[in-house]
Amino acid sequence: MSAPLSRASSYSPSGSIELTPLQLAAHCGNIQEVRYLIDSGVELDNGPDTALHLALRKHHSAIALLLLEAGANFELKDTHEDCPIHIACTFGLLNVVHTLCALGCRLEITNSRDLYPLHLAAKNGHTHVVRCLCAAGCNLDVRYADNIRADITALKYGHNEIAELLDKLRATGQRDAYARQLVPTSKPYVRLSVHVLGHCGVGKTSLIKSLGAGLFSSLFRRSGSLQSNKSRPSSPINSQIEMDITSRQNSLTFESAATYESTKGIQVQNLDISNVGDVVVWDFSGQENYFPVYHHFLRPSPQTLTLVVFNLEDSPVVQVKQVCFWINFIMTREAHEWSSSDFGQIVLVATHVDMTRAIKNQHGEWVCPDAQTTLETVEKLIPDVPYLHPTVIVMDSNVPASQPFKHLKSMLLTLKHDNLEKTIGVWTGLLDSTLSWLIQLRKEYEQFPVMYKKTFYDSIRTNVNLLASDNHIQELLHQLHNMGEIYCINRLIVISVSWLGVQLIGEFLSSEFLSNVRATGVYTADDFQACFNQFDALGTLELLEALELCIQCEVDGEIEYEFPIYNQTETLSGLWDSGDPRYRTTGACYGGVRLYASPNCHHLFTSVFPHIQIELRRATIENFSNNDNDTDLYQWYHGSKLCTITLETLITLGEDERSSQFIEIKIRGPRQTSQYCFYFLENVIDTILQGVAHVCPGLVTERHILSVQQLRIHCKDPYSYPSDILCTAMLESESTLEIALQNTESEKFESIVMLVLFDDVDLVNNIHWGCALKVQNLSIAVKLKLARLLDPPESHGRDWCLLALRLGLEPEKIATVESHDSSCTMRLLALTDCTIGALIANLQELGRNDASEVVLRSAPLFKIVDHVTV
Ligand SMILES: Nc1nc2c(ncn2[C@@H]2O[C@H](COP(=O)(O)OP(=O)(O)OP(=O)(O)O)[C@@H](O)[C@H]2O)c(=O)[nH]1
Repeated sequence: MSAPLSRASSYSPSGSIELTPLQLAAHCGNIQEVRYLIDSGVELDNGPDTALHLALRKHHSAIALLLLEAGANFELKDTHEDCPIHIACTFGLLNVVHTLCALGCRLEITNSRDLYPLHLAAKNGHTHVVRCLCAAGCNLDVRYADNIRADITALKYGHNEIAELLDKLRATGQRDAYARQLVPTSKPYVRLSVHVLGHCGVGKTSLIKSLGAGLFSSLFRRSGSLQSNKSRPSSPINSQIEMDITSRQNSLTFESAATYESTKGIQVQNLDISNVGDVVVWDFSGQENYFPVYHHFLRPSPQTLTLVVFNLEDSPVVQVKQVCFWINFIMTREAHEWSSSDFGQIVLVATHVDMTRAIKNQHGEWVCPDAQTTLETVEKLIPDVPYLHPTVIVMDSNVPASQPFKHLKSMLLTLKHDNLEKTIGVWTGLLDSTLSWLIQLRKEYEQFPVMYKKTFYDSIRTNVNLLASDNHIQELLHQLHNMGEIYCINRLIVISVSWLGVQLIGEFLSSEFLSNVRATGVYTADDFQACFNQFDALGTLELLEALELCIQCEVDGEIEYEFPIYNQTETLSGLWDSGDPRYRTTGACYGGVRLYASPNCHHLFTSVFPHIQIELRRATIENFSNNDNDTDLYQWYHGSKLCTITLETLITLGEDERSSQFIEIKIRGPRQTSQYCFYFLENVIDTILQGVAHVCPGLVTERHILSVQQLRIHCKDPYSYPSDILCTAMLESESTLEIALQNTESEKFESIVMLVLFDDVDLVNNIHWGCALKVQNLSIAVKLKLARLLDPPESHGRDWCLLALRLGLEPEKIATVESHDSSCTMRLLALTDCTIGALIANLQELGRNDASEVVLRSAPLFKIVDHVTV
């Protein structure tokens, strides 16, 4: 804070009147000074040109708002006979006009030239201000000197849009109704969502049908279910033996059985559930080809109940693996900012109980300890799932009126009540009218229900409310998006979410579609139109691009669209030729890493890899080719190769002997390219991690280092040094540079300089080793994971609080960390000054090996000090 100006240092804009420090600070736009003076209790309204007038004349809106909030008088006239409203309308300072109107400022008041605020805004072409004045109830017919109304003034100065607006308001006589529509009401706005996820054929669609069935239709559903079942309950022993030989035993196959109609894409429907009301239900197909778009729809919300469905006919191992997959899938797709109030509950639902030997108790509930065992095993494997419901709902999904469905409905009712109060004051008449108008609009846009945001804004004003400001419409879009009525993405608005889920995603990612696309996955707009002539190619391509399913690239002056998701080109032989003379010489540089997901997080990279390929393409267009280096990118199914004149980088999706997926990045360059290789590899890894974070912001990744010796001799499956081994070695060693690790396959040792720095000791000056970095350098996903582990109170107190004490935080600071609505661990990690190494040591001493493991595995190995782009 700068020192307050003394009264002696006065200044006068007109040269005649001496200004007070507040007037001076307001005139000069010094907001800190203004705040300081207001807090010191200075007189606000010294005039005649008050601080408010002076700030407005210089367009310092933020200062004007500060003064208004502090209680400055807004009805005073200045030396030019202008009130603050006149100045704000002249300059189009919308926020100030809005605040003045909200404060009840007089609008029927003229300035020295007999102009009203409405005339001033009209004359200067400030349409938004005119709307605001009209919404605040100003008189549309006020006339100035020569009997001239504001619409005539607008015409005179060429602002036809304003003239038209004023004309329409007058002609329709709807002005007051429009204005009332913009005022928030006390009607609560709760539109619950249910997300239903699970493998193919587990019973998601059946469950949704039963949830929405009335009493009458439920009779038909039950008989339907009996017909659809091929077999009846078998003994547990039989079923175990049977299951051991079924294909479903391989837990993570995502194929659907041909005996029922599998959901295409994402079915979104509105159900009116008795006692609960409107619920938007999202049926996410269990077919794997659709997974790459699910992250767009799985953001956490307190109004969402997520059901993870599994089939009790599957073996316990399969059940656990499937449930773990889905829970990880959901959790890794959570948004960056974490707040406990963002989440609804996750509930496990076990179906096909009628096909087991389970029985019902006297309340009509199925007694099925196996289902609970699955939940307990999952809780052990993933101990940090926020809001996982402690019991499993066990059901025959085809029997609607049964106890499990009553249970589910009562959960929805509780969720609704939990949310009711939070939403008071959000619902508006504008929302009501827009909902009715949307029904009409969807009919008009039946073929392709997608609009540009700009068109939507204009249409809202033309068809719903002439007075809606940009802020009103922005808020409206947010509400409609959250309600599942529309879907906003980039500059597009999809006005039918069910069309988006079924017709677009369900069609363009379906197996039938994928079997007919071009193997290269590359189309021009004309090719695309010719192949899929039922769609408007340009509109569809723009939407698919917004969904990050394709990227535009220019090839020889022609625009092409690359769809990594369609690319079915096989890996070519010779991509990593061991005979290439450039990389055979002594001193040629080799290096590489494998990125793994955290343990128990299987099979998540398949749906992420096409997004990584899009990111690699984008980087090739924008970054990699910047420094006179032509960079070529070749992409095929689950692989990419990036080549500069000298370097080669191979990026592939693979799976190790433990069935854990990894993304492998190998790089090689001729001798004396160590620095180039080092920086290029880091750039590529950054790009890949950006692609991962785009889809899975909550995914914790581990960086394992490939054996350089084995890369050099083109060993088919080189050993990779696990990240926790590298980190432990760094923690235990006195000098990081002297670390040498043993390759457990070849039994040879490799130095850290060789593994990480391409054997170039000079590079040490350009990095800081990981354990010495401050904890703030941990990735957001790692911090989130730690928060989930350490936030819940622990029986021996070995949680964030004890950690804070161990890290030397003073009790007063600890008190500031404590909070009920956001994560204490996150705040502790932001406050503490400790290093990653110290954090690991303290967690270990605290006996929290679960948390220390997370850091050991996923802490950065090093950070580049002076990042030189190559
Ligand atoms: N006996 C019995 N059959 C069920 C149950 N739930 C679903 N089914 C049957 O299992 C088959 C598949 O059910 P769906 O509900 O379509 O499966 P889904 O999970 O939506 O599958 P995808 O759409 O492929 O993701 C259908 O024939 C259902 O009738 C259940 O609880 N008991």
